[in-house]
Amino acid sequence: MNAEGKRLAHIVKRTHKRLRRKYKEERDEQTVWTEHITKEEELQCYSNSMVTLATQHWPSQQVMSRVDWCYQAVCQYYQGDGLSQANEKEARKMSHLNLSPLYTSPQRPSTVLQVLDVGSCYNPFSHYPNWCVTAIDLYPANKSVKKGDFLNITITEPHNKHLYYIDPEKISTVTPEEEEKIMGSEFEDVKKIEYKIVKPVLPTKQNIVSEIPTKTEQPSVLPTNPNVASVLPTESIIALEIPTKQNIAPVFPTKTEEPSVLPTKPEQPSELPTTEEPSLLPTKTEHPSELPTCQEILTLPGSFYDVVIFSLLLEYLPSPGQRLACCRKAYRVLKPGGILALITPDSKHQNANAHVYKLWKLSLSYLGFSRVKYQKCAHFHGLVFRKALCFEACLHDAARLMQDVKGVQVKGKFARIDYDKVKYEIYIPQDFNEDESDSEKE
Ligand SMILES: C[S@@+](CC[C@H](N)C(=O)[O-])C[C@H]1O[C@@H](n2cnc3c(N)ncnc32)[C@H](O)[C@@H]1O
Repeated sequence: MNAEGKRLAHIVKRTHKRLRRKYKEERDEQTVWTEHITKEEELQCYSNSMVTLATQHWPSQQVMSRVDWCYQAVCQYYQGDGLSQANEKEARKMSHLNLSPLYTSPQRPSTVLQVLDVGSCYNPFSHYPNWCVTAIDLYPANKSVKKGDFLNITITEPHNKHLYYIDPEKISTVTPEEEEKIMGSEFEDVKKIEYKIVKPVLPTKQNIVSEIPTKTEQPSVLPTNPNVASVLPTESIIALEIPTKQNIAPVFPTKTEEPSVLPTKPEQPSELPTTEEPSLLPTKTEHPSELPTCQEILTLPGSFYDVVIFSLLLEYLPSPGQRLACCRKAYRVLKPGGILALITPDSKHQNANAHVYKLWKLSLSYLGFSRVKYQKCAHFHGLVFRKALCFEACLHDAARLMQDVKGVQVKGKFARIDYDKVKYEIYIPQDFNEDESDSEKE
């Protein structure tokens, strides 16, 4: 990389490093984050540096870029045999453990893929055909990206959602506000509740029908085993109502089609269901006559996306708890069987930080994800996790992994990992060896 590239990379890494240092000093992730996201100048400088670095300095030197890797991994899952293999593997696991699914096996989406790119910066995935990308960032580098803080975005759940993974004797049905509190950053509460598989009452035909506005034929997919947590039929309804690339195009313009100004909310196609679209707000409304240059996204629909992408996102977040909170949000916006593609920078050899990524698998299993792909490329690790159909099977995996990890002789530099916290946090190598680390090279 030339001197200019190195300078830009330094700006990016310096931002991450400062945030981590502040968090280590202050231990209050909320305050550190709130302060950070109000520093417009710093965010702008980061955004400009990142887009120039990624578009003008990285591609020339990389064998396989992180963007290509994600695209290929998603194609392999949805167009290749990844989805059917994952379905079969999970079915075998459930049969072995004598468990039943919470959700029916997903089919290949027949329309465009709904993709959520979090921390998108400049929308590097916008040009792929048949992808309808919702790109969000703290500080968008162009107008096709919506402004939004994923940590603070509200997820609108499909109605009649139950928190099936919380002990029902303590919390059986929760309102979205309560769920936000439980699933938010208050890890103490979650710890006290403890993850337990619960057996909520299977919805009766009556209550299902009354809660579903249309398409009452859906309940046919409900499992018959009364010990199994309910399949929530709204998931299937959402799948049937996915907007097509055509009707959504004005809201999510591609690079070439990008209009000079983004349409405001009333211009959205009427067929988009209001509860299932990201809610948008103009950022600067002081001058109503001027159209906003960028829109702010405040809510995202639950169980809506086929793919969520975190490309170089988690390293930005200073605390291990915030990283897990993002993964938990990804779980909530994904359809059952949908995938979370993670790219994390690391130019070291494959095993240098292997222990850390083993812990990712563990933490994500506790959230209900199962890993479908892992690859170490020259400058990054690429990981794909899927929102599993059977939550309990993931907990079995997690318990097994926890035993493995506890037995491992941990290297000195990772000695500070507190295993009791692993399921509530996501570590990165820089959490342990900040000064010596150069793993963020790309
Ligand atoms: C290293 S850049 C990655 C950009 C792009 N994904 C790529 O692969 O080139 C990380 C981006 O994540 C964004 N980001 C960090 N935390 C975020 C959050 N909570 N919500 C939305 N965006 C976030 C930052 O603003 C930054 O643009």
